[in-house]
Amino acid sequence: MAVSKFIEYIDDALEKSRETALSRLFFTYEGIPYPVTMCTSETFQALDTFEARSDDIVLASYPKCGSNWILHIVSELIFTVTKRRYEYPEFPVLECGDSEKYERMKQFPSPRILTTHLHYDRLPWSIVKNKVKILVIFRNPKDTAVSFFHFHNDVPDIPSYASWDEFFKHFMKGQVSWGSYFDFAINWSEHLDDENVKLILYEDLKENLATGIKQIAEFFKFSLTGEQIQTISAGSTFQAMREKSQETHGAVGPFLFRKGEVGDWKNLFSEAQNQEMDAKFKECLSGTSLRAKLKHDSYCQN
Ligand SMILES: Nc1ncnc2c1ncn2[C@@H]1O[C@H](COP(=O)(O)OS(=O)(=O)O)[C@@H](OP(=O)(O)O)[C@H]1O
Repeated sequence: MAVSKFIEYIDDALEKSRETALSRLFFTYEGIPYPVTMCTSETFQALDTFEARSDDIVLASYPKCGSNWILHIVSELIFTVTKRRYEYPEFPVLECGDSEKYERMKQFPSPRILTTHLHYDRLPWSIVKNKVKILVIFRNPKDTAVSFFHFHNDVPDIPSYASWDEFFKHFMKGQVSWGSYFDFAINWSEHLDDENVKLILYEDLKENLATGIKQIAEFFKFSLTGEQIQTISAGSTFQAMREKSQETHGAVGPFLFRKGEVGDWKNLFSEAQNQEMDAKFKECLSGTSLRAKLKHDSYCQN
């Protein structure tokens, strides 16, 4: 897979992270904190003019909810159908990189895969206007927070938090890259029943990968045999992706593909933190259809 640009971009961001203290890691754009190592306000301004195509593929998620997982699955689906490897001529996260990238992207062949951690309301208007298909992956907030913490504290070049307790406080206040999980969830919850939007749960994908891949294929109208789905499924397990992670993602690979489990939060959350997050979940999501869709009672309870 021609991912050298992809790895180059990640290595470059890590290089910048090495020289950046945690206190200087974020800048705020329209009220949301983003990492200075990956985003700039010039790029956000340029993003407003991004011209989406109706056959683009958008993969949306809050950080650490499985974005690289669905990116891999969708890339494999495209490869199986077209027999052409999806190249990564740019880092796939739409809002990351230099402000010229949208000009360069005009030359890329369809279908272009655009991943994003943005709120629905902050997507470029052309995505909404062209009814571009959007696959959104959600993961329970407790495992998401734990994954986020480990990423900061395990990757040598990324600024660490003093402790899990310290990170938890920041996560709950939304003072982390791409802001609050809960604001992201509230914002997307209104659009999950839109015709061009499909929700998939990390936990469901974990429980039955082949079924999830089949649903994704159907949503994007990729026609595959059962055998082809099984082949993609075998290459998309956590173990399979972790084994190849250095090849696909460079030095950060083994840290990114860390554990890949449901319920790891139980190893870090105190009872007080557990209750605090349950209360926040209830406060933010009880009025939304996402509350039931996230299967909170199955994945977030002891
Ligand atoms: N195939 C597969 N199966 C199960 N879990 C997987 C898989 N691929 C990625 N992951 C897990 O997803 C977590 C990383 O999420 P993201 O890819 O969204 O991270 S990022 O925001 O793009 O940095 C991270 O979660 P944790 O292991 O809990 O830290 C990855 O391990």
